[in-house]
Amino acid sequence: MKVFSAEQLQQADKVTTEKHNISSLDLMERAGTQIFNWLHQRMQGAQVPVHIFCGIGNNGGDGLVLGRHLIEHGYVVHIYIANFTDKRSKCFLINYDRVKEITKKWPILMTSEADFPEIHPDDVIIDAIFGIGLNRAPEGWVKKLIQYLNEQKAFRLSIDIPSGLHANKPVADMEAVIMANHTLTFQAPKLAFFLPDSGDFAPYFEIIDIGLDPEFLHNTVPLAHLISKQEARQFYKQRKKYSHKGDYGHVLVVGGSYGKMGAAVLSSKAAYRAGAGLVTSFIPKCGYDIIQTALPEVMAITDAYDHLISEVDDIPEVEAIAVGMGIGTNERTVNALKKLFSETKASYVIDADAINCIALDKDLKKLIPPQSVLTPHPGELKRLVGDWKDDYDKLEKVKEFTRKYKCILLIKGANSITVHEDKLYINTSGNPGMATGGSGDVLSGMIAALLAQGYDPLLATVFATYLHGLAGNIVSQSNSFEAVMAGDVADHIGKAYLSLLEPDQPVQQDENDQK
Ligand SMILES: NC(=O)C1=CN([C@@H]2O[C@H](COP(=O)(O)OP(=O)(O)OC[C@H]3O[C@@H](n4cnc5c(N)ncnc54)[C@H](OP(=O)(O)O)[C@@H]3O)[C@@H](O)[C@H]2O)[C@@H](O)CC1
Ligand SMILES: Nc1ncnc2c1ncn2[C@@H]1O[C@H](COP(=O)(O)OP(=O)(O)O)[C@@H](O)[C@H]1O
Ligand SMILES: [K+]
Repeated sequence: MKVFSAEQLQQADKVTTEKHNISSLDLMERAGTQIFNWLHQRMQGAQVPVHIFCGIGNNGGDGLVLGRHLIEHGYVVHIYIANFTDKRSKCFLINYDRVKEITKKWPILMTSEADFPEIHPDDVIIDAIFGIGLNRAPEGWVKKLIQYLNEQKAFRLSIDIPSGLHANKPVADMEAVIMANHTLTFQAPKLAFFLPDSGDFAPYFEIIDIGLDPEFLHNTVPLAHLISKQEARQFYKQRKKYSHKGDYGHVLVVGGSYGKMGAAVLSSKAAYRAGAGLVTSFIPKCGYDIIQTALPEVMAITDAYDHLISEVDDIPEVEAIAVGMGIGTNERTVNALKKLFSETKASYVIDADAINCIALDKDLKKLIPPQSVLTPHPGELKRLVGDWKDDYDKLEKVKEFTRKYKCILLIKGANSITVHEDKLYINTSGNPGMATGGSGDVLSGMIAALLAQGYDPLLATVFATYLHGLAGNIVSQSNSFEAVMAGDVADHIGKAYLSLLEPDQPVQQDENDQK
């Protein structure tokens, strides 16, 4: 699914009205009606007061359309207009009059804090104050209104976007954004929903298709691609009946140091579970018994040193190398990486301490093999590209880094984002249970396994990240978030593949339809 910018969506609105010969008013009617249908289906006529807070732009217009339909269907509706300027949009004004035509209870014009209504915890709040037309931080009593609504226990449903949030720009004032319980967003999700600074304002959202011109949406290069099961499924390459282990590639895991052998174990295990034909671990001497005992399927080669990696030597020819998990940043290890990068051709996944080594040593940075996949967590990323002002600045810095070093970089987190030059792929699987030691090690092994199986680096990163999150979701469903451990995630990669490929459940018919 594509994630468009506010400007692209405004353009899509324009193209749709011109090409399909419908007016903006019709489009607003369509949008407001769909929001009504959503709410009506859930409320089923319940006489719970619905408080609709409208701005004076088109987002407010959507709120007015919703209000009109709710009134016509006998709901208890209170409409408030946050009357912060006289510059009301045309479609807003027409819908304002339409509300007045059907009820004697006209919308309440709010001009100050004194107008804030009392709201019961069981009531419903509709937030239609600002949409994607927000162009500065809300101030004065409008900011106070947002804060007042956030203090209420009532359910907050935002139309299109929580008011105060920009679709694809940094939040101007964190204290002037609606904390939506749910957001019904038009046509496409907004980038702000997936970034750490702003994602909490829109933790749950649904997309309302308002029929914007499909050709325009198809031909427009989006800000980002959202990766859900539907997309991930298409990446999967089926195995051939007469294949053998040589067809699925050989992964070399270069990892571990004294006290951190688990990192190499987890990564190696995940590489096998994700389908690599062969896995060899290159480890310090102290790890030999550990890895051979933990994973009999894995071949082991040891360094000359006991506690750390000093030279990656005598290794077989491999398709993919995952390097860095638990290796530390000793100078000898930095030198080992320099030699490895310059002398051994393979597809690389560069993780954890290998990233820290690169951040420490400029010469090593220059040796990053082209098309490598780097998988930093936020701390490692900061060391690598420097600190950032906000999420958007971070994305720009990472894009620049991938251009300069011709690589792919995965920004790990709640919605991990794969970055390659100007392309962004936002992952949707995974859960907070995965914020646990070693889960990144599992991911590096998975990416390497897909590389070894012939997936190209970008696809391997995007696909492995989705599968990794899906495995984590499967574990957490039977285990709670708290109890998820990285080893469990590796053990459920198989279930993730099965879940990915199983047909979607047919939509349950409504009980009434079956009678
Ligand atoms: N176009 C279509 O066909 C469809 C559009 N749809 C809907 O339209 C929404 C976008 O509508 P929109 O462009 O009118 O902008 P919106 O978000 O309502 O607010 C802008 C108004 O607020 C003002 N303003 C801005 N920031 C401010 C601030 N901090 N503090 C105070 N004022 C501020 C700004 O005024 P100004 O900057 O001129 O002072 C302007 O008047 C979109 O999200 C979706 O819900 C759907 O109906 C589908 C069909
Ligand atoms: N809140 C979260 N929601 C979803 N996934 C998460 C969350 N926190 C962490 N993860 C995932 O868990 C993994 C953690 O990686 P990392 O921090 O490198 O772990 P480690 O270094 O312990 O192996 C990443 O893939 C990340 O995307
Ligand atoms: K809104």
